[in-house]
Amino acid sequence: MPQHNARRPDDAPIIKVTGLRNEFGDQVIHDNLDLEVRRGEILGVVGGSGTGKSVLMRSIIGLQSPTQGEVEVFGEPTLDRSEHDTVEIRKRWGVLFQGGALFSTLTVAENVQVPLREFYPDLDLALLDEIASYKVVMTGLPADAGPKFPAELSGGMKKRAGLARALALDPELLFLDEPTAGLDPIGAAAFDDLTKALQKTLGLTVFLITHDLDTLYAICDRVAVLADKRVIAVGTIDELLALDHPWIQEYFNGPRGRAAVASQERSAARDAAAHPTEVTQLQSGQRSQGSMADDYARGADTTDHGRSAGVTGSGERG
Ligand SMILES: Nc1ncnc2c1ncn2[C@@H]1O[C@H](COP(=O)(O)OP(=O)(O)OP(=O)(O)O)[C@@H](O)[C@H]1O
Repeated sequence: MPQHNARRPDDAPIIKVTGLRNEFGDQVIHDNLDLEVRRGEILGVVGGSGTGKSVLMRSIIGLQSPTQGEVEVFGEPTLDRSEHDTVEIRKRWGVLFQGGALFSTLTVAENVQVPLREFYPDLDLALLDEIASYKVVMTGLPADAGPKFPAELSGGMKKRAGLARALALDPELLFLDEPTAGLDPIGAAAFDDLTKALQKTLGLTVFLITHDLDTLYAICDRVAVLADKRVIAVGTIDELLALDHPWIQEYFNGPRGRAAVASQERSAARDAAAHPTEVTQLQSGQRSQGSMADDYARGADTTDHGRSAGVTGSGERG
């Protein structure tokens, strides 16, 4: 597995986007967009439909060539460089695309092995199998999910399989594009728990595109808001709420935003009542990595977390 570069100071941004411009024909998507992502945080990225959240992610990971601007990841520029030049950078991130993007003709285990085979072609089959099994269980899938094909999985299991593939190379940085879209509230809450557990136990930084207010409240350290072709604000939800931008106010203070807050408050109260010892340990930082890892290895599908199930009206979110 890769040895990660320890030369950079911890407070240097893990992603730095400066002056980004993207356009398709005469449609300008981003203009002079700046964004910094801090090491170890879960940064939620929100914005109206079509504001360019996915295009931003694709620009950062090199799948979209911007017309102007600079992108640095791990302190290294990523634009206008060959695939060969960026291979060491690309090994250090994992991506879960919208919808999972699993190869339908490969099993779950084979999907997880794709990045391993790409970047480490000399790994022997036994080791590939072992790593894939570990990642499958790590994301809360049953151990027998490995030989299954994507068509045999539920929507939530597909997301977990996509996440297992994104984690195949032990990345430092994880990109998640609408990971809870289409999941029922319980499955979505479980996926949030898993993401948070991965951040805590593996020290991951997460760039998380979402429309899901519950996710923002439950697990994001900061939120970046895309509007007017750029990032108009980045901060905690409380910091964003102090701004009087109409989209921000409508988004966080509208009925769905208020329901998400109420849901989080119910969830926190229930957790405190049900697990007073665990809550005390978490608050004082005493919970061991092992027990947290065990939690997500068991899968968190039984956790409700009081999500605002009724808010969407359909029971599905996203
Ligand atoms: N390859 C492309 N060619 C032309 N237009 C594109 C391309 N990719 C994206 N766009 C356009 O760029 C705009 C932003 O798309 P993007 O997918 O980033 O939006 P988004 O904010 O992620 O939206 P949503 O929340 O609906 O997923 C859209 O108008 C889209 O049609």
